[in-house]
Amino acid sequence: MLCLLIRRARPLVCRHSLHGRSLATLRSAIGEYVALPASAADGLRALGLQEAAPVQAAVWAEAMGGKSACVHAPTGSGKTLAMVLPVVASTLWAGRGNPGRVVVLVPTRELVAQHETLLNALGAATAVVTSATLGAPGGAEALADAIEASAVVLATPAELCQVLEHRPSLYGALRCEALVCDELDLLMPSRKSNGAKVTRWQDRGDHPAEALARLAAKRCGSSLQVLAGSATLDRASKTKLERALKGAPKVALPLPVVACDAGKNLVVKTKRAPGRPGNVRTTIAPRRVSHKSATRADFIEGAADALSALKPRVALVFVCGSSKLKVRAVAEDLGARVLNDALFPSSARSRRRNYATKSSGEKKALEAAERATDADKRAAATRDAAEQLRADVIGATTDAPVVLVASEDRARGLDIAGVEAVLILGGPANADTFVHLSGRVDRDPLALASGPEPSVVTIGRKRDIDQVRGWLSELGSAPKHDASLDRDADDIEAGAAATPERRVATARGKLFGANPCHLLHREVAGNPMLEADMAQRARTVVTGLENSARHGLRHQSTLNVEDQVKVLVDLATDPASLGRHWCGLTLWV
Ligand SMILES: Nc1ncnc2c1ncn2[C@@H]1O[C@H](COP(=O)(O)OP(=O)(O)OP(=O)(O)O)[C@@H](O)[C@H]1O
Repeated sequence: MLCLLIRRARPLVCRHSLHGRSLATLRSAIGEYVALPASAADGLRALGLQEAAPVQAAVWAEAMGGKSACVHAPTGSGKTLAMVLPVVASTLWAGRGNPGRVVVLVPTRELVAQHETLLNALGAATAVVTSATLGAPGGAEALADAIEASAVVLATPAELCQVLEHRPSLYGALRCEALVCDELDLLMPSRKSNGAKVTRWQDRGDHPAEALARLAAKRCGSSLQVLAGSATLDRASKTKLERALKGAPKVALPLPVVACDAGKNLVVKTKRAPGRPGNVRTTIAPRRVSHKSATRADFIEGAADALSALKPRVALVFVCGSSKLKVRAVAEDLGARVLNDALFPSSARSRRRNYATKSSGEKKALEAAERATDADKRAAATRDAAEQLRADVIGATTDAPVVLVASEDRARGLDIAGVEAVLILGGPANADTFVHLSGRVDRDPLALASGPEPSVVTIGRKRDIDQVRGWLSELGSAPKHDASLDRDADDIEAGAAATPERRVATARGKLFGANPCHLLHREVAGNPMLEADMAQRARTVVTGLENSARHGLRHQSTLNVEDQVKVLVDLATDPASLGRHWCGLTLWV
């Protein structure tokens, strides 16, 4: 608590001022910036939101009067509240609470859940449109009714397009006055859509979010307020949004950008989305995070080592596509849980995929159980599981940690409090993905530089690590070297190069009939990259079991050619040695 008070008391270091106010005073009650109804203030307080984070104060100063803007700030800086509060204030609290006044578009179900919590706290009646609600009893019909009766529509774009197609009269009913696009670069990516054409509003190659923005611009009332944001905002997405908004009343184009830097203390207003230094186009991964790397051929072994070295209470393990690993297999090997199972009901497709691995008896039983459970019950079970996850995370200790495994595309917007370490297995798809993966830690926008440094560890092949290092140096932060984790190929080569005499001695020994077991012993003992227990295990393998040929010859320093061949064959075909090779641990041979 004391630590919390000290943290909160730290003044902001500022370089700019905002509307004549020093940024040092920005950290004050939310109600100072926004006139909150009492129930909304209570709702926010219940969520632990009382003071304005820098990005929130900056956005509210810009957008409270109904102006549009793009928000560009690091992950975990509080963009969600920054964008939602002004639109609710300028529409619903201003007394214009007609149905469909506010449309909030987000790309993932996880973000839907976060926005829903926030909107509920603010007391805004919300219709939620996602693949889960679309698949629930009543489907599109029930959702169309809910949209007509609610002031706010919170949706994933493709699903909202489907509901609009189902009931075309909604095109008229949706006279939206405010549009929020969270994670704009994912909603309107720079590449063209190759998905199905889902609405008649959607031109070929448009993404559903573009179609909906165009619809909002055409069908809005006398004014429209647009707030869009991302930690990895880029020009192409911003331009797409602006093109869709052309002609919308009271939307000044180009949209101004309210940006907040990685130190979370610099607030600036610019005209354009940031450029791209190299292939990195972001505001950046939080600065407090300590980045580490480990070059390991066996990702699971690397992850287990990292977990035992860091001892986090709560850890997220992200499996990248390049690792070719399956999320479920990784979770099983690490004794961890699959994140998706804990948060969302799995889709019918993924359930069928999971059944495919079972025996036919088990498969039939599971399918029968699924038929007997309706969608409502499944949703209730998922809510319970999410509650349970929250409780487990709160109760986690270093001895009983919570480790969750997910694929790299699940990182966007994921907000789990108290994550102390993120492990990335394999090379992330691109710099943006890396930023979002590492942004799952350090997610308290008011804790500027306090508390222990959270860790992000990338475990991959040399080329993956090199790429991550390149991104980090472009982002202005170098990965910290941690000798306990780093098994970098450079170091291995350097270690080997440092002992040329040993190499020559080994070659000479081979030529002059030295016992291969002894030579291997020496290699293991002289390898600086092997930890003590690993070296011990390796030595046991070298000596062999009692019934092996090499065990009987282990005391002879030189052998005749016949015995030499016998020992070499014995070593090469030893199951333990083969197993080690299979796992990729070839460091010592
Ligand atoms: N003013 C505040 N005071 C305390 N906590 C806050 C405040 N604003 C946001 N938070 C908390 O900070 C965390 C991160 O906020 P949020 O999800 O809005 O970040 P974000 O910038 O949208 O991140 P991302 O880019 O990863 O989606 C959340 O748990 C949220 O509840």
